[in-house]
Amino acid sequence: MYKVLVSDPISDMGIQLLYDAEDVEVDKKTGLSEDELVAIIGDYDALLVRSQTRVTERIMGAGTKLKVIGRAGVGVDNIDLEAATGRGIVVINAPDGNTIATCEHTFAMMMSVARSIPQAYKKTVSGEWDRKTFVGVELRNKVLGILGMGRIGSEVAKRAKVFGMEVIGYDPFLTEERAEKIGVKLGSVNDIAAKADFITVHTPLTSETRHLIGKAQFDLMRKGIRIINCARGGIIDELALVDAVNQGIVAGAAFDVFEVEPPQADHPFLNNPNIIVTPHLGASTIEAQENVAIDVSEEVLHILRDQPFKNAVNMPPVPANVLSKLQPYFNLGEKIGVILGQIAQGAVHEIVVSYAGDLIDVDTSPLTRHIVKGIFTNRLESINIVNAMHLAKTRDVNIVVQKSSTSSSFTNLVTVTVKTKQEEKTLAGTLLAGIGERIVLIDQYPVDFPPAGHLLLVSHNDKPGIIGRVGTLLGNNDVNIATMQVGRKVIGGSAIMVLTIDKEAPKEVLSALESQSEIVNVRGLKI
Ligand SMILES: NC(=O)c1ccc[n+]([C@@H]2O[C@H](COP(=O)([O-])OP(=O)(O)OC[C@H]3O[C@@H](n4cnc5c(N)ncnc54)[C@H](O)[C@@H]3O)[C@@H](O)[C@H]2O)c1
Ligand SMILES: O=C(O)[C@H](O)COP(=O)(O)O
Repeated sequence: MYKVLVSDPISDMGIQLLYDAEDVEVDKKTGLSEDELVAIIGDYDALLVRSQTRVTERIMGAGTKLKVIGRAGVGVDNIDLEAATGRGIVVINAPDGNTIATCEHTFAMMMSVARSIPQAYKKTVSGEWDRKTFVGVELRNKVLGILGMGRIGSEVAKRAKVFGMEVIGYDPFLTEERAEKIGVKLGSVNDIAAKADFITVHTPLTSETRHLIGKAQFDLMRKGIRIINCARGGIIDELALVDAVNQGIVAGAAFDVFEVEPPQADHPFLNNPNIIVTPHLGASTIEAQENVAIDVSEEVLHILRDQPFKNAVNMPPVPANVLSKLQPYFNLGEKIGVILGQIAQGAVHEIVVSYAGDLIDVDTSPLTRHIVKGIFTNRLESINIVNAMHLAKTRDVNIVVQKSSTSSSFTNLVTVTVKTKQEEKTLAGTLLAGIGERIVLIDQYPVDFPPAGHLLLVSHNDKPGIIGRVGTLLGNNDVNIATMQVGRKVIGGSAIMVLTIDKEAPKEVLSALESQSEIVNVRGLKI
């Protein structure tokens, strides 16, 4: 039974999938402190959060069973991603479900700040009928600058066009073609600062976007500009904004997010008549909350059940077409790795992976992750496909990936060489239609066996009688041989024998085999 802890208010309707799953038990405990979470997290396989719970390294350290952290929303700045990756915990988010809600909230804020709706409401309900103070501005024919033209920024741009606004966008990853397609001109941050009547930000908060708009930009702005932030506190320098409002450069600002949430009672936004605020409500619609909770529940189930998933934040995304092509090879790659990890003696310093045939046209990095995971499976505790590359890197293992278009006798071939100080070991495997996984090369020896169960690899000199001696010795020790393969390059030269056996051969049996004349070494493997 998998245990899932929901530590923020997440839509019950959205996580119904988890409540309904027979192999999942859900606990909802919101508003816990870090200490309280540390005390209980050890029981859970998955943690579901929104933006309130700060998922720290300490919490993850105590979460010894934790396999996945699901963020029902976009921003993952409340989760220590590096710590999660290091511990092999998958972090997933729900990037699409709240796009429209946040875009619509941005528009609500833009219109509210254009027409002073919250201020007018406040006066009206207090009994004042003031029709002079609140003369607003129209959006039509105004210039809207959008910083961050991703999902939300693009939706805001579309709506702004319908309102008759001219849109200038800034996003280092936005191509001119795409900008043209959505009818947006491209400009730099400073261009936008100088030309815009309204600016809205829709980037994540990163070291590059922190204070993307600060004093230098406010100094460039035209008097009467209006500023909206429904992305993350800190993208706009809060103190510089207050100064710009007080100097009359900024006529109004609308903020849904703060550098520190919730803001202190004396925060300068809270008593400024030209700054309107909401308490991080961008994603707070019934629809968005259901969407993100459904998305995240589906992904959590996939991860807990070892099924493919798509929205991992701490792993590169794998497009569906690439996943469908590579997935059949994941097991093969991992088994090649597991065998190599057991036969290569010493500390690994380089792994060379070569892909040939069908595999050269796709991004094979997800498969490489499975191979690296396999190699270190019996060497490093809690390695998985999330932290495999990270752990290899922290151990100074150089990973080289090659692709070869030269035709071999196989339609696909994965060849892996593991290099240690002592030796180099190579294994190649393929997927044969209708047959399945086969190992077809060990070092320079052609072989053909399925990578499964207990194996014995016997390196020996190709001399008459050896196969019989090995068979007799194993038989005398009650080790039954299921299949046997011999690979050699030349008659009488060095050779390899691969035996699949029904149970693990005891150590004494391996030593007895190794002491036989013409046998160089014997390795027992479990796959
Ligand atoms: N207020 C809320 O409740 C709420 C709800 C949803 C999302 N958000 C915030 O909104 C942000 C945007 O969400 P999204 O779904 O559109 O994300 P997204 O990833 O689709 O878009 C972010 C865009 O920012 C761009 N970007 C990154 N660095 C940049 C930089 N230095 N300068 C300019 N652009 C840069 C990226 O290229 C990307 O196109 C999220 O990061 C999240 O923090 C807030
Ligand atoms: O990044 C997000 O998805 C938004 O900031 C929403 O956060 P919330 O789930 O805490 O409302």
